[in-house]
Amino acid sequence: MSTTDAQGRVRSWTLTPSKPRFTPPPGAVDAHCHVFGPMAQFPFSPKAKYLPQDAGPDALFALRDRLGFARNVIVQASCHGTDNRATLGAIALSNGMARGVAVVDPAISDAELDALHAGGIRGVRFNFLKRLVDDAPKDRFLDVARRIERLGWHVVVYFEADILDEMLPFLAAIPVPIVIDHMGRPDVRQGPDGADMTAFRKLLDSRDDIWTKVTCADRLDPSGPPYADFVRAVRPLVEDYPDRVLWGTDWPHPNMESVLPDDGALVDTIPHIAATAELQHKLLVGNPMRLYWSD
Ligand SMILES: O=C(O)/C=C(\CC(=O)C(=O)O)C(=O)O
Repeated sequence: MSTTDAQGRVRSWTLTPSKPRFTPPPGAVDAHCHVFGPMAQFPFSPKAKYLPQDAGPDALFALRDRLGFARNVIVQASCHGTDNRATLGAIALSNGMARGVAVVDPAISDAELDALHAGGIRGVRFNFLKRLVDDAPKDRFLDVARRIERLGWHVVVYFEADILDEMLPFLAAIPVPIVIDHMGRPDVRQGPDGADMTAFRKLLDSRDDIWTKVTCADRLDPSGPPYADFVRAVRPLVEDYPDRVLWGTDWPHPNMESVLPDDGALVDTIPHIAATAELQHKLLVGNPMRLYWSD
């Protein structure tokens, strides 16, 4: 269960997950995680839909070491709006072992984009979850996508399965590589050949530069560890698209209210969705390094 402090700030994570049985390969990247604050230094957005307790870089890097990972990709969380200073601050403290994905105001200047690049940002995130953001202007997002092409960046898109159809023209118009968060949140209980996974595979087949994060067993599979439905639905995806998948913890698990995810148990799903050393290396090292540390 999440807990709430006297200021109404929520905590939905643990600093002491179980030690995973699975040992990630050397150089493994946690390619989806966030930092919150510290609020005194990096205040949350006035438009934030949740107010978390501090989960700063020290805690993130301690988790990384505890789980046996080497690097992080820090994704700007909606509670920080378009102020990327918390993400940039964490990257700056990582000794080159973190890179990031920003959320930007579409009116951002080219000089500001250059500054984000210098700070370790390699992509922008477009969030379409109504419970997290007030608006998601597709035309302005497309303009941003065109403007980041020169930097060699990609876009990360977050939406849920019920709007996949209406997302298709927008996704087709994006001129840079696309990473879909959490596979567009399919209902994994439908299995690997269910309607959600079938529609998602169709999207992956429409372009060879659409990647996805095979993440968030904790959000997608209410049955809990060992996340049998998630494993059954996701393993064939990893096998069929081995060069376009990424994995991450999603720590500090924003908005997980009823269950406090155990990051050790999440890491232990990896050998079940990527059963060979070769698939594990692509998922955890080769693919994220290609996308985030190609320079
Ligand atoms: O961490 C995630 O990927 C998922 C989130 C939070 C989020 O995306 C955000 O705050 O920007 C969610 O479903 O609440």
